[in-house]
Amino acid sequence: MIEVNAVSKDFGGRKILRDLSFTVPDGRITALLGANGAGKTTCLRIIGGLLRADSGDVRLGGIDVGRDPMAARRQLGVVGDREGLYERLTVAEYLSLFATIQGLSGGVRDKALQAVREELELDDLWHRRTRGFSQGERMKVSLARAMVHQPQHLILDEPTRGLDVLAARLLRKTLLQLRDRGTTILFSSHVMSEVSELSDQVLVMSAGRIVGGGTPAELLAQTGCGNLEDTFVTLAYGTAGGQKEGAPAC
Ligand SMILES: Nc1ncnc2c1ncn2[C@@H]1O[C@H](COP(=O)(O)OP(=O)(O)OP(=O)(O)O)[C@@H](O)[C@H]1O
Repeated sequence: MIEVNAVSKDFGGRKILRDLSFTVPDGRITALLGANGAGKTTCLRIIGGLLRADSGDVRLGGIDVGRDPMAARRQLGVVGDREGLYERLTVAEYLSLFATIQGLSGGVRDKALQAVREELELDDLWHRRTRGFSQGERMKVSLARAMVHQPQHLILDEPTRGLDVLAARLLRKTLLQLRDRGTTILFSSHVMSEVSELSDQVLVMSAGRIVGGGTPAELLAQTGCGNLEDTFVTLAYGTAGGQKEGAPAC
């Protein structure tokens, strides 16, 4: 379970996250939605231990990310807004390095590497250096790095951006398989079809706060909208289909 408790973050005096609280349940896929600049990446970076909150705390499986970042990291895989590949290393070398950093060795590490190689169809890329990789290739390697130590929690920042149809489909299939194995998944997205297909729970952020949350069906019922896009627009912007603020949305 991922618990975000009263997290706030300012940048240069601007309030980006405002007393943000939510829970991501185990074995479920949760989508984090919000307009550009709502604070999704900032929130995911804080959960991933890449950025410190000004106040509040984040717990992964009960471990406080701020107090025990190393223990938290072992429970977490991150696919960030930058892939962070090492361009001189082959895919095999890169993934082996990260598996080792996560404490895997010997036969256990070999098995883990083989598993992500098969699962993400990496055969053709395995012995290539990552320099010059396409967006889809970079994303696959980044996802493999996040998954290789089989973490309980996986967070992904707009994981399908720039992916072609087949690569996006492989990613969705992988996330659903991981969910069915019990992984706790939180991802941000602007693509409503993918959110509908993947999500057990949706969280909507606006100006650094959660303004709506629940299953897609619960959100539709809450807003009275007929589809997820109108529901999102209603919650995130206060209107749907360009209606004036305050008007009944759907
Ligand atoms: N390091 C930083 N320094 C200053 N401002 C920042 C920094 N990181 C983010 N911001 C600002 O915080 C706000 C939220 O940014 P964030 O990237 O979290 O939004 P987002 O919801 O992920 O947006 P998008 O959908 O466009 O990716 C933006 O106004 C952004 O300019």
